[in-house]
Amino acid sequence: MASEVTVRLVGIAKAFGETKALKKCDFEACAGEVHAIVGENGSGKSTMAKIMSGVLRPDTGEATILGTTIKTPIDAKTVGLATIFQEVLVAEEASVLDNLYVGRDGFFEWRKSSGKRRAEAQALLDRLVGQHVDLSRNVGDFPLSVKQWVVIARAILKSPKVLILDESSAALDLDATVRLHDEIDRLRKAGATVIIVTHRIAELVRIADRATILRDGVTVGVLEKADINENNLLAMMTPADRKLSGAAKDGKRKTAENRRVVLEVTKTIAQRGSAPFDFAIKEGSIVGVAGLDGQGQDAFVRALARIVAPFGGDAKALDSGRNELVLMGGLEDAARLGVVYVSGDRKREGIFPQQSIFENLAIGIYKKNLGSLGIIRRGKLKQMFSREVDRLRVKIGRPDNRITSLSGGNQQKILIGRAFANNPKVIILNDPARGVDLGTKRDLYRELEIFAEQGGAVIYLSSEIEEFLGFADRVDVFHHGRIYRSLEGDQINEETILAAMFGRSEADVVEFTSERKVH
Ligand SMILES: Nc1ncnc2c1ncn2[C@@H]1O[C@H](COP(=O)(O)OP(=O)(O)OP(=O)(O)O)[C@@H](O)[C@H]1O
Repeated sequence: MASEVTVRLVGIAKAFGETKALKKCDFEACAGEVHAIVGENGSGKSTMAKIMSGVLRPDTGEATILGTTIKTPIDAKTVGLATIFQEVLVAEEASVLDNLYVGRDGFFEWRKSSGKRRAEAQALLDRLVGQHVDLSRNVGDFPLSVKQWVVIARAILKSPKVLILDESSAALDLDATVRLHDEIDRLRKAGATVIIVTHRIAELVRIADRATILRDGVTVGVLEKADINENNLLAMMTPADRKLSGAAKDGKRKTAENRRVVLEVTKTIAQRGSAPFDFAIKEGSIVGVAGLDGQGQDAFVRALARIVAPFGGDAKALDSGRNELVLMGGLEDAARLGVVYVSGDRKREGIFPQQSIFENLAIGIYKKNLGSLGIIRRGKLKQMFSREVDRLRVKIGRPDNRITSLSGGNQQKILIGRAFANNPKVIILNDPARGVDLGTKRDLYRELEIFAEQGGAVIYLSSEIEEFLGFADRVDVFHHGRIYRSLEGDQINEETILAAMFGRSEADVVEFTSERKVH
């Protein structure tokens, strides 16, 4: 590539105690390019981003940005690097405007008049959020999605020469992702280097000019734009001795005749003020749940799992012993009837941060493994633990380490393992593949297909349309708080799902559909 190299990592190694997060990492990115860093969960991507940002010092090797060696966060800031980390860090009690300019007390910052800074911030934030945001209101008054945009806007307002986005789109819905991509494009055209860490294949294909692949802390290669596709990425990311699941999502799953309904709700109201609707799922089915942000689908699946109280309607689940549907009141009923929930928002409603990896996986099945004197059969739990860790290829150190010592994606795998370990009948997953690597996503679809083949039922909410294709038997699309369309068979394609998400009929084509298509 002819442009100037702006970011260079040479021979980087970094260990945390016994864990060698990076062993031999080399990396180069240029001005005016979007460069992706790709690798399995725990392969060292965030560690790399932290070294570039000066947050971590490498044990060996050197990181230079625009010719300057980076040793501290101040070095990185001075050369014009901004990083958006996964955590949403905002001061809830301060105004949006103050949050956008927090930490910007350098002399040059204040040369701009406050009027100009406000106007700049207003234009950017309105563009990102997709609607007008009152900058004088406290950040705490806004939903999480706006807080996330504040964090992103804060970095962009610095007009960075190098911008690092570490999984910043993981929680964004489709509409929001398109707006973020437009902004990334603007920066690239202005000559900035944009480095993205992502597991979203559609995102990589759409916006990355090049991709560097990490495997187990070692740089294994760089792909040019034309070669960035799922197969190439998987082949490079995955160690040769590890077998990937066969063609997952082949859509050929057979389902038994005379299947029983395992979960149903009638006259349910997903969002205050919206119309009631019914929902049912049978044994052996995989039902996808889709919708743009805030259309009620998230509240719906959480209410279905009894994580929150529903606004209306009764839920019934199959009691296998009695072979009839019985009322499912609260969480305890759900657990007894084998209805389990996996959240993609692991920090808010998933992990127990003070507990070990082992306890986080085994929680919930302790009771089932009590011996005659109430003593936990630890041997049995250990067996289950090893089985789930192997099955989902979780990269762990010692099982009694705290769960927070794991990389983000590996924490998510522990939550998925916990759901399977409970021997459920119905698994409700709320965007479970957030931050999970490509290979594991495939394995997860395969495991869920096997679960359905054996008679289980799967309800799978995703913010990525690609996840449903060749996988779900039905996709219920939410719009304005209710199921707007239930799509089956050939209707499960990108265009039709997208049209329904925008509240349009099948015949309508959504404007940016062709642009978003995976090439
Ligand atoms: N502060 C830390 N203490 C101990 N181990 C750590 C720490 N930070 C990272 N690690 C370990 O280093 C390895 C690399 O982690 P890193 O977060 O860089 O991976 P990643 O590729 O970003 O993963 P993911 O895709 O899941 O976010 C992992 O095994 C992780 O458990």
